[in-house]
Amino acid sequence: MSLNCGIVGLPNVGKSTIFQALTSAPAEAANYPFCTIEPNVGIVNVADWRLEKITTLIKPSKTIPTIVEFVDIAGLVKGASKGEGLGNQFLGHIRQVNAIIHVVRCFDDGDVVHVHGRVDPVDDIETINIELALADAEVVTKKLGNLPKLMKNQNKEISSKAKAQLPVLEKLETHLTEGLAARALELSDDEKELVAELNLITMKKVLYLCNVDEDCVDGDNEYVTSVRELAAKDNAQVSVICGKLESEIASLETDEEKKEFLEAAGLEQSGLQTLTKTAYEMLGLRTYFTAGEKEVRAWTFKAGDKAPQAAGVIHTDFERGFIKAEIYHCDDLFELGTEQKVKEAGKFRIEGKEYLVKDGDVIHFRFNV
Ligand SMILES: Nc1ncnc2c1ncn2[C@@H]1O[C@H](COP(=O)(O)OP(=O)(O)OP(=O)(O)O)[C@@H](O)[C@H]1O
Ligand SMILES: [Mg+2]
Repeated sequence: MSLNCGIVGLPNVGKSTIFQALTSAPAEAANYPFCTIEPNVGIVNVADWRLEKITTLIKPSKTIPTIVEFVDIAGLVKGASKGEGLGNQFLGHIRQVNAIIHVVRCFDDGDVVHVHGRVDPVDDIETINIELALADAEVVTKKLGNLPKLMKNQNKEISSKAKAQLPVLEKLETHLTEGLAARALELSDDEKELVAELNLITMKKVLYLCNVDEDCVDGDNEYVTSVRELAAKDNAQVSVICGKLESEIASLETDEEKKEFLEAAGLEQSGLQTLTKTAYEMLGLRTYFTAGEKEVRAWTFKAGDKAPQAAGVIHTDFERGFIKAEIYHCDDLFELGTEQKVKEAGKFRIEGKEYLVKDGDVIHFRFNV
């Protein structure tokens, strides 16, 4: 499934540093603004203790985790929505991602250039958010300009949709022009559906990722506190990470070395695992498993998917020729120890086309093509 999270923010705040540590993909990170121009794409395995536990119980020849995609995007500056600093191009890259990780500089370091010459996370976030909102306002205004023609269209479906869109777009235009995010405007699900085609940047889910000093990873500094206050009003989530530390850990060769390093830094696990998990959840992704002697594997599906759609993740034939699914939950396996015992306990169920797949289901699909 190709849903992804874009890493955005002002220039030189640590986006590529974090991306690189996450994905081990090459991305140039350096102490100067606009180091990144073309987006870097990287795939990250999603760590899942359930997959490990199923593996220890079933002992397959191989285990395959599920993945999530990250895109490291160039820094935005004030005026980006007017084309400043290649703004249009970079905003286009952000419009294409499914959710946003907004990296915010929350570390003091006189050697690392800040484009505004001072560390001020709230001001930084607002600078970016205004540009994103103005870019969306432009899209909405353009659509509003096309509406009168669409409303007169011979095709009833087209004209009635345009009529329904009008009041929603007008509300959005006023809101966005004030520099406010679309996700902060109260809209019904139907209204959201009506404007989904516009793919508004500020409608996407956002995580403010505070990039802090090495000594602040286990407690908020005052910068982080100010970001949390803003996020509460802004319908966004907050996480904390130290990009510098994570890139040092990522550069170590063995797991043993990484563990020692983490312990020395007083951390339980790398912030990257948590970040990947958060990204996965922001994208509305869930996991089911297939388990056999040859292979135990985690698969990604979307919250709300029914059995045939979830089957389609493995292969389109599985969806097309779906007959039924044999399902139990991984918790049953953890409780009873073997699939045989799960069967004996009557926890193996046969489900049909209408079954809503649950996170943690272990599934064997029956299909016919
Ligand atoms: N937590 C941190 N503490 C101190 N320095 C950091 C931290 N995180 C990143 N840096 C440093 O900040 C500088 C900029 O990092 P990076 O190139 O990742 O930024 P960027 O946001 O990708 O920039 P650009 O927009 O130019 O692509 C690098 O020198 C990096 O080592
Ligand atoms: Mg960069």
